[in-house]
Amino acid sequence: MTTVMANGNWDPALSRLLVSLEEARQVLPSSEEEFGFLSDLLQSKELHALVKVHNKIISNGKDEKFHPTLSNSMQIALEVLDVVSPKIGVKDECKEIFMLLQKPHIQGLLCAHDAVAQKDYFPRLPEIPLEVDEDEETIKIVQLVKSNEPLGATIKTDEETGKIVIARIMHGGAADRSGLIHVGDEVCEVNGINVEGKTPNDVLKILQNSEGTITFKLVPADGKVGLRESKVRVRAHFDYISSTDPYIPCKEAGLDFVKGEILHIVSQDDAYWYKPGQARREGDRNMRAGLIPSRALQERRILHERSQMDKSGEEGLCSVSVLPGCQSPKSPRCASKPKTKKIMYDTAENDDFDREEIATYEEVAKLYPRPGLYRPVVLIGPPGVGRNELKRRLIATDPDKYKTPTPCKYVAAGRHGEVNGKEYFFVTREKMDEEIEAGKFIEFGEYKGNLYGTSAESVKSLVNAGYVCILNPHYQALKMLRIPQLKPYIIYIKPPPFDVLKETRNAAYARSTFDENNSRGFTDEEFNEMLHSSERIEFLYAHLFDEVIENADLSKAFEQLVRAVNRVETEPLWVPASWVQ
Ligand SMILES: Nc1ncnc2c1ncn2[C@@H]1O[C@H](COP(=O)(O)OP(=O)(O)OP(=O)(O)O)[C@@H](O)[C@H]1O
Repeated sequence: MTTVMANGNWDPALSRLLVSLEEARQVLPSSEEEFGFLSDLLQSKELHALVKVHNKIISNGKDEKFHPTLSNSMQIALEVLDVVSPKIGVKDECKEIFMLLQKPHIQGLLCAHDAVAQKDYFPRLPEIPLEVDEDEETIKIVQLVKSNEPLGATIKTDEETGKIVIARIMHGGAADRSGLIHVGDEVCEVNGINVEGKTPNDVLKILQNSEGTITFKLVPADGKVGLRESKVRVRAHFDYISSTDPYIPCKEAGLDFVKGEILHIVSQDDAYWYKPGQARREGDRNMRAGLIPSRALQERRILHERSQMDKSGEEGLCSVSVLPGCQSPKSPRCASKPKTKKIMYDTAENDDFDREEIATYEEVAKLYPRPGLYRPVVLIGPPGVGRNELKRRLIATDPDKYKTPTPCKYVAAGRHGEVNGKEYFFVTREKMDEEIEAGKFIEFGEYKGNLYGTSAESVKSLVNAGYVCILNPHYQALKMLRIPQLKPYIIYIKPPPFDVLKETRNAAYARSTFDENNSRGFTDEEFNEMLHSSERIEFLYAHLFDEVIENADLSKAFEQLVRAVNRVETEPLWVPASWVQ
C-alpha cells in the first residue's frame, strides 16, 4: 500500500472503494490508464483531507449544537463606528460602512443576534428539575491557584441558614474568570477544613494562611445569579475614593473614579441600585470590575453633606439666601446695580428648583454625528466672562456655517426702522405671551416694557437647515435646552482666578457688560461678582457640562472652542441615554 494507507489513519470508506476497484480491474474492460488514475486519486492526500473535512462537518452538524462565536456584535459594531467615524470624509469605504452600521435594521439585527446569543429572551423557563436523590446534595469541588491577585469574591453568613455563602463575584476577577464559583454558592470546606459554624473572618484567615492551590468544596446555588452583563454606561458626577468610604463592604474591591468619568455598570444588585453596583472603567476591558456606591447611597451622602454645610452656616452655594452677588430676576440682592440688559435674558423661574437635582450617575450612550445635522453648541457662563466674544469670533470664521438664532421681540411703543427678521422677529404681545405660556421659549424676559425671547423652534430650524447653531443663553435656560429634541453640546466658559481675570481684561481694554453703554472697563466688584456667579453655576449645573473652557488667554480659549466644535461635528460623544433610544 501507499504511504497514506500505511499510516493507519486511512478513511475506511476510501479503503473499501480501493479494494472494490482492484476487484473491478479483473472483470471490467477499462484501460490500465483509467484504473491507474482512479487508484491514484483514491490514495491521494488531497482527497483524503477533503473526506476528513466532510466527515467533520457532518459529525458536528449531527452531534453538537452550533454556538454563537460572539454575543456582543452590537458592541463591536459601535466600536467599528468609533474607528471609522473620523475617516468618513477621507475614504468612501469608511463612509459606506459608517452609514450601513447606523441603519436601524442592521442595528436591530445585531441586537436580536446578541439577545439570542446571550439567551436574553423571556419568559425565563424554570430550570429542568434534575432527577437526584433527595438526600444527596450536589457538591462541586473548585481549585484555584493562589497568586498576588485577589480572589475576586466576597463571602458572608447567610442570615437564614447560618452557612457561609459567596456574597459577590467581582467581574473579571480570578473567581469570575474561572466560571466555577457563583453568587449564592454555599462554602462547605476550604482546603479540607470544614467551615460549618465558622465566621467569614475565620474563613478569610484560612485563605490567608493557604499557599498554592486552594480547594473549595461548594454546594452550588440553585440559579445562577448575575450572569448577564448589563450594557449600562453611566457618567459619574462625583469623585469616589473607596478607601475613604465607610460603607463599602470590602475596601480592596472598590473602584475609584473621578467626576465626569464613564463607567460600565457590569452588574447592579437591583434595578434601583439600593445596593452597591459593580463597574469597570469604560474602555478598560481587561480590568477587574470594582464596587461603586449605589445611586441611593450617594444621594443620601450628598444630602447629608449639604445639610451639614447649611447647619455650619458656611457661605453655601446650595442655599440661595446666603449667596451674595448673585443675579436673579426675582432676587435683586446684588450689591452692584442690577444689569438691566441681562434681565431680559433670564428665564422666569429662579434656580432654587435646580438645587433639588442631586447628580450622582447619569445613564449615557454614544451619539454618532450625522453629516449635515449638527448638534447646537451652547456657551454657558457668568455674565461678562466672554461668551459673546467667543461666539462672535467663531461665527466670523465661517458665517455660512455657524449661525445664532434670531430672537423674537415684542415692542411696546412701535419699532424705529428695525427690519423684521434681521436682528429680531417682531411678534405681537398676545403671541409672545401665548408661546411663553406654552413653554416654547428657551429664555425670555422683559426690558423697558419690551419682551424678548429665543424660541426652541428657532434653534431647531437652524439645525434642520444644516447650520451649526451656536448660542449663549442665560444659564437657567439649560433646563429648557437640554432635551432630546435639541441634543445640545454644552460648553462652560469659566473665568480664571481673580488676578488673571483682571490682568487679561485690563490688558485688552475689555468693556464691562455690566455697564449699559459698554463705556468703561470692569470694576473689581464686577470681577468678583463674575467669580461668585461662576461658583454658583458650577454648583448647580456642572453635571450638565460636556466641556469646560477657561477663558484666560482669549486666543487659547478660542482655539479650544474651535477644537470642541470640530469634535462635535465629527466624533461620537456620550450623551444622556434617553437621547439615543
Ligand atoms: N480672555 C479675554 N481676555 C481679555 N478680554 C476678554 C476676554 N474674553 C472676553 N473679553 C472681553 O470682555 C468683554 C466682555 O465679553 P463678552 O461681551 O463676550 O461677555 P459675555 O460673557 O458675552 O457677557 P454677557 O453675558 O454679560 O453679555 C468684551 O470686551 C470682550 O472683548
